[in-house]
Amino acid sequence: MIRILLNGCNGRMGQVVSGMVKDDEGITIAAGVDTTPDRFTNDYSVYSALNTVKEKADVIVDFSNPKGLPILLAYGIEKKIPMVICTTGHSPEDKENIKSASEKVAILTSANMSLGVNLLLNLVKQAAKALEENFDIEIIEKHHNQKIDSPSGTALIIADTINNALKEKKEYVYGRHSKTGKRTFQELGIHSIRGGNIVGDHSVIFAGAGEVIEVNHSALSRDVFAVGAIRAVKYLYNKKPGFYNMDDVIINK
Ligand SMILES: NC(=O)C1=CN([C@@H]2O[C@H](COP(=O)(O)OP(=O)(O)OC[C@H]3O[C@@H](n4cnc5c(N)ncnc54)[C@H](OP(=O)(O)O)[C@@H]3O)[C@@H](O)[C@H]2O)C=CC1
Ligand SMILES: O=C(O)C1=N[C@H](C(=O)O)C[C@H](O)C1
Repeated sequence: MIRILLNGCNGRMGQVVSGMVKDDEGITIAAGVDTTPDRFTNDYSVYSALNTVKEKADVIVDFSNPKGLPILLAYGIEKKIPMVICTTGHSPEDKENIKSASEKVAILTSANMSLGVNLLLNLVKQAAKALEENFDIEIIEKHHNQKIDSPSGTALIIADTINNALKEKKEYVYGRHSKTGKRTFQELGIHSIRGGNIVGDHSVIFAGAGEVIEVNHSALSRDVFAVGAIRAVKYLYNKKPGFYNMDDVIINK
C-alpha cells in the first residue's frame, strides 16, 4: 500500500484526490497538510505545517501554492520522500530549485496531469515543426475565477514545448493591451480568460494565410488531473532521484 502525504489537501484539487484515493486499493492518504486545516473533516489527520506531520509517507502530492515551495523541497529532501509537484505559478528560480532538488530525491512535476493535455503537447510539437515558416501561433487559456496565477502553468508548458520545437525561437507576448503596431512573426501570444467555474481550457491557434488550425483541450472535471496525479504517484514510488514528467508516466512507461 503506497502512503501519500497530501499537501494542500483542503483545496479544490486536494479534495478531489482525497475522494479518488478512497476507491483505489493500492494507495492511501497517510496525512494531509493545509494552511486551513479545519475547512473539511477528512478521514486522515491534517496538519497546518509539513514539519509537524507525524505519519510516515512514501510519496508527497502537492496541489497547494507556489509560496510553500521552499518548505516542501526541504521537507522532501530531508525525509527522502519522492514528490509529485502539481502546483503552478512557480518563478523561473523556483523551477531551477525543483530541478536541483531532484538530484537528491525523485521529483515529478507537471503543470497539467491530464492525459489529454500531455497528448496535446505532442500534437502541437508536430504542428509547430510543420507550420513554423508561415503560421502565427497564439495560445488562449480559460480558467475559473478563483485561479491566482496567470498565465496558467499549462499555457507556459505549451509555449515552451512549441518554442523548443522551432528553429527560430519566439518571443512570448502576454496579452496586447496598450500595444500598438502590427504583430511581428517572432511573437507567440499568450492570453488568459478568467470566469465562473471553468475547470481548464487551452487552445493553440496556428493562423496562416487562408487557413487556421486550432488544437483545443477542455477539462470537463478536475477528476482528469487527479487520475493523472495518482498514476504519477504509482510511477514515482521507490524511484531513485531524478527529474520526471508526465511523458515518463504516459508515453515512456
Ligand atoms: N498540475 C495540474 O494538473 C493541476 C494543477 N493545479 C494547481 O494546483 C494548485 C492548487 O489548485 P486548487 O486546488 O485549485 O487551489 P486551492 O486554492 O483550492 O487549493 C490550495 C490549497 O492549498 C492550501 N495552501 C496554501 N498554501 C499552502 C502551503 N504553503 N502549504 C500547504 N497548503 C497550502 C490552501 O489553503 P488556503 O485556502 O488557506 O490558502 C488551499 O486549501 C494551483 O497552483 C493550481 O494551478 C490545479 C489543477 C490541476
Ligand atoms: O488552477 C487550476 O485550476 C488549474 N491549473 C493548472 C494550470 O495552471 O495550468 C492546470 C489546470 O488547467 C487547472
